[in-house]
Amino acid sequence: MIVPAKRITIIGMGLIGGSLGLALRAAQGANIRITGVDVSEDSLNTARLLGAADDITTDSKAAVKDADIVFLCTPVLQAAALAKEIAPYLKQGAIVTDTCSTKSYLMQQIAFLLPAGIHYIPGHPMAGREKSGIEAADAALFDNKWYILTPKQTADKRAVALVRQVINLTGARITVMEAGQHDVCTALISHVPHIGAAALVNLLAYSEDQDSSIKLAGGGFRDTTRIASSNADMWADICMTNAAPIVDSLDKFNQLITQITQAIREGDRARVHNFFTTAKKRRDGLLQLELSASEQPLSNGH
Ligand SMILES: NC(=O)C1=CN([C@@H]2O[C@H](COP(=O)(O)OP(=O)(O)OC[C@H]3O[C@@H](n4cnc5c(N)ncnc54)[C@H](O)[C@@H]3O)[C@@H](O)[C@H]2O)C=CC1
Ligand SMILES: O=C(O)C(=O)Cc1ccc(O)cc1
Repeated sequence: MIVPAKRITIIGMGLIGGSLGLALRAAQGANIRITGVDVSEDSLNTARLLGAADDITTDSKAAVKDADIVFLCTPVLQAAALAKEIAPYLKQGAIVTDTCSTKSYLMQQIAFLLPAGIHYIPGHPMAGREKSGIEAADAALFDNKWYILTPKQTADKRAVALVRQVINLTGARITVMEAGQHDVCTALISHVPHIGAAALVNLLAYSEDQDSSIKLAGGGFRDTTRIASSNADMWADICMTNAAPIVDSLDKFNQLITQITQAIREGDRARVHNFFTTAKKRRDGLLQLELSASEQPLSNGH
């Protein structure tokens, strides 16, 4: 399908921005013109070499002047600052969207920045990896993954439809959610697991025999800590912009850790056994759900 958005500007040509550029290019060929923006000239040169952007520049203001759609693909706090910077340079009818991992904060920040006639349609691909930068970009990153949109109820319907059309080109599955619900869900299934993985790795610092511990670390340690290799800049911003849902989930996580600590300390095998049985049942059930999820819509019907 040929989309009516001809000029797309991607600000932040890293893992997500680069993957988006590659996916759109693969789907649309020469029908669209992609302008890539980044603070890193090396990243921009690589982006053009890979085919993720036609034009490249470090000047975000100039890059958005003719854009039909602008994707903000930087860490959250940078995206908020960029929205402010580019606002006066956007053309009438332009759409601003983003790929950031937290939504309520950005919506509050951006709501009053954009002039009338310019539409903000927030987005978040539930696709990624622990590597960052354009070198890790992949045209198939979004394939069959959820891509969440959190537009306000009052958002322009044609703008939402156009963003959907463009996202569809990446092979992602689109779902629409309220921003607060998005932030609570992602705190539980993404943000707290990333904090947990980082904590497990940092736990090694307490080891009296670090070298042997690291040497012995097997598949289990690798599996549970892969995402601890993620970008610190990005994760610091996520924690700063989704604090209440993250703290709420962390409090509950701490309760669970306290409970299992007590049970082990007291030698209560039945309680310890129950802790693992409950988790195994849930996890095995999740795998079953995942198998059928590719056929099922989310509970909100999207
Ligand atoms: N890494 C992941 O797995 C996922 C990340 N996200 C979100 O997408 C966004 C981008 O993440 P990644 O692509 O992983 O990060 P990344 O670190 O790979 O890329 C970010 C790019 O933005 C550039 N940048 C930073 N500040 C800038 C500025 N002021 N102006 C222009 N360029 C600037 C950086 O130089 C870098 O090339 C983040 O908000 C993140 O929360 C969403 C889904 C998955
Ligand atoms: O590497 C992984 O498995 C991830 O979970 C990547 C990821 C990171 C941040 C997001 O907002 C969404 C996905």
